[in-house]
Amino acid sequence: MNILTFAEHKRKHEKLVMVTCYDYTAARIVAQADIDMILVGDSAAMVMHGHDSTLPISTDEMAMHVRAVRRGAPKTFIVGDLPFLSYRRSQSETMDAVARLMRAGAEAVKLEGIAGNAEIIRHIVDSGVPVMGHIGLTPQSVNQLGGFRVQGVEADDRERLKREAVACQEAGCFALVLECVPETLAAEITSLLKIPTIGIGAGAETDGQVLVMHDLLGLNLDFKPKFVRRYLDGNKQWLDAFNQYASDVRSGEFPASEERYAG
Ligand SMILES: Nc1nc(=O)c2c([nH]1)NC[C@@H]1CN(c3ccc(C(=O)N[C@@H](CCC(=O)O)C(=O)O)cc3)CN21
Ligand SMILES: CC(C)C(=O)C(=O)O
Ligand SMILES: [Mg+2]
Repeated sequence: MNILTFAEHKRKHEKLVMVTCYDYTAARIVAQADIDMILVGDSAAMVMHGHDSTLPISTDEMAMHVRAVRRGAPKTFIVGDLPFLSYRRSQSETMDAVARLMRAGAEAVKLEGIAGNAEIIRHIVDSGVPVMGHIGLTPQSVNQLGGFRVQGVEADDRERLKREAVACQEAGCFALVLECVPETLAAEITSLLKIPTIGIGAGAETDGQVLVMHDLLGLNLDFKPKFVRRYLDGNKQWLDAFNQYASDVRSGEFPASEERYAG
């Protein structure tokens, strides 16, 4: 998979499937699955490090996650999230962050929003690095948005998001994440654009979908926005395994004779 095959998928109306991933062991499993691309998301701040927003993660930490995922999924297309403010200071600091994610093994970077970012997107793309855009609910702006809430409900916001989507395409983005917007708006944007749209909480009409791995595995019982579908009862299955282990140790069932070294 590469940016040309993603565009082809849109033309052929074949859905693109993306999942987030942050570590080597999980990446090895994703690499065996029918998944088109991995996002090493800054949601790592929340699901891997326990913060309540994506703001605290650094470029170095993101690069560390990208390196681990790359080792586990050597052939999968990896998009690395540029963290909070890493692309807002100067061109030189932005390119340093881009370089660190690309050298860590990403094939593309993602950044949030278009306001004030068109020039830097153009520069990154002209430097040979594919950029994935991201509009709608942009979690790095959670404090400005007043919380994680659906975007593009009011008529003027819908119009603004349509203009932003076109601006992302014009700035050179190869694909665009639409997060937490009404399905009708996502459908309009998807037909407006030549580049593929990847939805999360954006309905069924986008060219692809992305979900956070821990959400689809049911590992976090506290987090259940409307758009999450749990494909595994992960919290229960992990918990049962830990409790079975504890009980087997206490009862002497573990280790069994074949789990011991003779000699
Ligand atoms: N684990 C995880 N999964 C994600 O999808 C995710 C993250 N973390 N961190 C970064 C952002 C934050 N996201 C979020 C966080 C909360 C809601 C949420 O609470 N939604 C509510 C209210 C929406 C509304 O009505 O305005 C919901 O019930 O869907 C949505 C997306 C999506 N992203
Ligand atoms: C939710 C997706 C699109 C993301 O940006 C992330 O996981 O960081
Ligand atoms: Mg992100």
